[in-house]
Amino acid sequence: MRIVCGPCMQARDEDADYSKQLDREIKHWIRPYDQAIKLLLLGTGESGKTTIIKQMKILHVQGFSQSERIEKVKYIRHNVHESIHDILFNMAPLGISLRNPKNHDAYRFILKCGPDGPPEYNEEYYDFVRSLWKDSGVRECFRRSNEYQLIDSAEYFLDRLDLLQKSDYIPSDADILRCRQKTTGIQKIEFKVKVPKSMAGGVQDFWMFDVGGQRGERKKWIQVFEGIHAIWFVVACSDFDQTLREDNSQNRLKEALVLFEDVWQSRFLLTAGLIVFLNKQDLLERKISAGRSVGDYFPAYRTYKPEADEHTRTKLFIRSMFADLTTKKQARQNMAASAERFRVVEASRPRECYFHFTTATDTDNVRTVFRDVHQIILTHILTNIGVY
Ligand SMILES: Nc1nc2c(ncn2[C@@H]2O[C@H](COP(=O)(O)OP(=O)(O)OP(=O)(O)O)[C@@H](O)[C@H]2O)c(=O)[nH]1
Ligand SMILES: [Mg+2]
Repeated sequence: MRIVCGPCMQARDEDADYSKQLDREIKHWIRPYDQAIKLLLLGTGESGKTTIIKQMKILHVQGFSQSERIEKVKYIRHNVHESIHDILFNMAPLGISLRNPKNHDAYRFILKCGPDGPPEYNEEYYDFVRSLWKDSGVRECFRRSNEYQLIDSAEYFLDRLDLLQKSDYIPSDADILRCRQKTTGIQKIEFKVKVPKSMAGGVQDFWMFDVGGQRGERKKWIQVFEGIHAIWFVVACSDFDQTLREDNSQNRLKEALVLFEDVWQSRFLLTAGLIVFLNKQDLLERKISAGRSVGDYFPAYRTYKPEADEHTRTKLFIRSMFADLTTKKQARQNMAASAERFRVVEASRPRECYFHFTTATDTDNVRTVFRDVHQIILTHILTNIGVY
């Protein structure tokens, strides 16, 4: 009996020892990453990168202080002005006129202020804006805003003039998430997140970098590529019928596809995990319900097969366009010898790209997505260092 069982017991003891050793190794491997997992948000202008940073502040830091909220008031009021100004400015070029003749003074006043805003955001100013926003000519021009440049939060703020006008107005989280300020340069946020017990437990540091997405900003990106563990590539799916703010001859979604392919193939980012946030699902759904079709801009949609409602079909179609780029034969195979070491990694492990449908202004949605993504990033890091 002892003779038979001896080797088995020994094997079990060895298994247990090996398992303990593996646990220790995993913890050892994870520890350096506990100190800082570096994430980089990339994507075209207005795709929602900074909005995700704001959500991390709400979810994982202490949210916004009273003084930070007060600081935002001037930007929100400026968002009101740029919204109404840009709508009115585009009425004549689109051949749309005011329906209520009493609004002519207000119209002239707002345009005279120029894009920077009025000398003072006083009662008269808000009365003008309120009256114009009720004008059905102004609404018609607003509905055609894909034909010119208008911030996504125009309707949100113009619907809340009574609140924003108050002298003691303090922006809510929702207002701050909607506030639009273009990013220039590189910003960083640090936060800690609990690691699931199944993945070694403890607390982990994240450094998240935000960059500006407009063309002029992208040359700065390379400065933060070093040591990045995962890229979050943000796409505004509702952009399919809009052109770039910085180049009105280029479709925004086509620009996102070109940029994504550059990022996917960048030899500087080959070891970084890639997670695509197919963002602005709320706005996409609204556009589809209003009768817009991605097929008018991407004819391949007309023969796209899945049987589903239009919003589902559209979001799956957009995802398929990005996914197809990840399976395309890699241009980097022709790259110089300096890329040689990356190819070895690639050949031994096929590279994965993960997709999530998101609405970055919705905190619950971002909380859920972050949970999944955290798991993916940890697995990716462990895979890359050969633990899994
Ligand atoms: N409705 C809606 N609005 C969104 C969503 N994501 C972002 N926005 C809004 O879109 C606008 C642009 O978002 P930002 O986060 O500033 O975009 P960005 O990618 O940082 O833009 P750059 O700094 O120019 O690169 C803001 O007004 C956001 O509130 C979304 O999912 N739904
Ligand atoms: Mg930004």
